[in-house]
Amino acid sequence: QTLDIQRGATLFNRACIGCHDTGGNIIQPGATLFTKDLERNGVDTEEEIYRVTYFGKGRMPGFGEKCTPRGQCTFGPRLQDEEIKLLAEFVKFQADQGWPTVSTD
Ligand code: HEM
Repeated sequence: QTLDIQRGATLFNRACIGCHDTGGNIIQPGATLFTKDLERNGVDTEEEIYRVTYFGKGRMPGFGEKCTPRGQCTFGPRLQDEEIKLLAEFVKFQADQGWPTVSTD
């Protein structure tokens, strides 16, 4: 469990932190990764977090290997399904805790 959170944090720092540093959202301030916003936006379950991360939403690109349509997906490297699962677990866990700092070294 602790190890999965570490792996989730490492992935998050690689793929998500550019827009979601410390659980925020630099592009859309009403769509942070804090529970208050996740609940209001209907993204407060691991399943929904997985879906948004896989297919993207609005101005967020999707990272899934089979993400479509292409214009909604990242132009960079895609993530494996298992990596997106870890990220969904990590984001939910962090939201439940109020986004404490996780050391990844
Ligand atoms: C794999 C890494 C990422 C994860 C796990 C992730 C996760 C999420 C989640 C769970 C939401 C829903 C938040 C809410 O509605 O309160 C969200 C929304 C959003 N994210 Fe990300 N994100 C990632 C990467 C990015 C990146 C790199 C960008 C910027 C290029 C970005 C931009 C956005 C935007 C603009 C929204 C709002 C979408 C909307 O509601 O229309 N995200 N993200």
